Amino acid sequence: MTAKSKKRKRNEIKQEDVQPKSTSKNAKVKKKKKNPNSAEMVELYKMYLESSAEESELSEDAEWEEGDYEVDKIVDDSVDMCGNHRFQVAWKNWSRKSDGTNTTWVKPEQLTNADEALAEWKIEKKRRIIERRKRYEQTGYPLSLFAHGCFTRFNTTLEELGFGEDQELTPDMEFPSYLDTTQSNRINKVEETEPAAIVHTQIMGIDSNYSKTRERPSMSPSASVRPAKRLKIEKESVVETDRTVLQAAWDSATDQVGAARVVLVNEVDEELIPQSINLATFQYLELGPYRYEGDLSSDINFFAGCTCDDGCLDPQKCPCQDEHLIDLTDETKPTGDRVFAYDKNGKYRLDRGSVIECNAKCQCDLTCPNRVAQRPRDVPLEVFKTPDRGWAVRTTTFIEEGKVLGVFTGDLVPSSAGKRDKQKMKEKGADEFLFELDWLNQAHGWAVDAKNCGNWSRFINHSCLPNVKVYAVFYDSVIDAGEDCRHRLGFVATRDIEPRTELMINYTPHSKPAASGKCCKYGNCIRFK
Ligand SMILES: C[S@@+](CC[C@H](N)C(=O)[O-])C[C@H]1O[C@@H](n2cnc3c(N)ncnc32)[C@H](O)[C@@H]1O
Repeated sequence: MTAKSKKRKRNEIKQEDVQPKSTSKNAKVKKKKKNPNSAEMVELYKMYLESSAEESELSEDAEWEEGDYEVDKIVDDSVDMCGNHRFQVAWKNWSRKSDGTNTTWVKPEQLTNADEALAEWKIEKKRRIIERRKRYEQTGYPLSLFAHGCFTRFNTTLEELGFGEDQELTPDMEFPSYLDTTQSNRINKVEETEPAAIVHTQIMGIDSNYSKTRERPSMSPSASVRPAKRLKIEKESVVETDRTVLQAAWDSATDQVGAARVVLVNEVDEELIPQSINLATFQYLELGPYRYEGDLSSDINFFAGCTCDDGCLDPQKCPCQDEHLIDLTDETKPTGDRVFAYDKNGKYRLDRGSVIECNAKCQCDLTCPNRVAQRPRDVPLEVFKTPDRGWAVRTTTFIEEGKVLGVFTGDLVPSSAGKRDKQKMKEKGADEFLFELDWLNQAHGWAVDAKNCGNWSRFINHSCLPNVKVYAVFYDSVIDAGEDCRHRLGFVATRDIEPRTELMINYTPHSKPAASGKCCKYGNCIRFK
């Protein structure tokens, strides 16, 4: 880290930036006699995050004096349940007189000229994640449970709630109640004697109960900040609504395959569930294979299959890579070298087209680096109501460019170019959830309809400036690469995506934008917002 990058000018991070504004309201959070409602909970939580009680003491101490402040390092980061991202920064040559601590929580925009500190933090964060994984392996829980969602979700949620990542996971620990998908008559007891923050969430659309008591680091510049008053929540029973029923079904379906949770959220109006969903008949299908009424077995002989004894680490030896002959440094010059479609962290190389993943004909297992789209999704998502384009999908965690998010699922039906019932196709909205499988062959025979069966991806809206794209991926459901090709559709992030950002794809990636006005048929396409 250079001195220059570390130097922080007084006008870059001002005292009022790192310190919450003082209001008498913040300082006085009255103990509630009844359970707070959602809106009250949001307010209380915000107050907790921005409590100013101790900050006035800080000002009196005049602990931030005129002068430059240098970032020593970033020691933590966190996204609270309101979606606010903050970094915990350790400062050089500054500490609190009161307790000797030298960190404050700052917003990303306040961290200017801190590229090196940020880069170092990124590496450190990755190191912690790897360490955490090792710890979890030692708990005796199968790694698959961690890798495939359950623990990831647990930690992500802790992070989102601002609890940090220092929770030790032990086999006998109490699981948060939201991992229990029964969704009914939950009892959340909060001991009044517990010393730390208590957050109960039935807020911001998180439609399950989660109560947790534990010591936690301050979210405020003052290390001693604590919620002004603890909340006493004795008992809560969840009223069964269409939403809780649908949520329970989705939870059960995602849990069954070890995928991260998809939460239904509506902060816009009273609609409980998307009107396109028939509660009685809709089937949530996270991974597939595609649903099909008839008998359509796939032909495994379509695949080469591999016998790699090095865990498929060398693309030159893995015959599944036959199709992948490009030079990643210059796409126009195929070298004949084989390269994996994914890097060693499972990130899709965005200059790639379709992908053949290792499969049932191969000797490797799900940990193979060439099996990515077929793994259960580990990114927690929300299906949320928008004011102007129906329901949509957003992430609750940071997503890195190249991250594979999951696959499209639904009913396998004849394509519009195939034998699809022409009359049915004319019905209004008949193609609303339809994805044509025409990647390799325009005279294709199949499409996937997610109207009555599907997953989170059926809610992805269109944008001419998308942050996600679709690629064809082969690992099952294939007869051949011609008319009977029934490949899978993988979703991949085409850039880094911040938490609470809507995920969007371009429905017609190969067509040119309209000359003027709207770029597509969707009036609310974000390109012109
Ligand atoms: C696959 S669905 C997406 C989920 C849908 N919004 C819902 O509420 O179920 C496709 C439909 O969403 C709507 N849609 C998608 N992108 C849109 C956009 N950018 N603006 C407005 N409506 C959009 C259109 O009605 C489209 O037919």
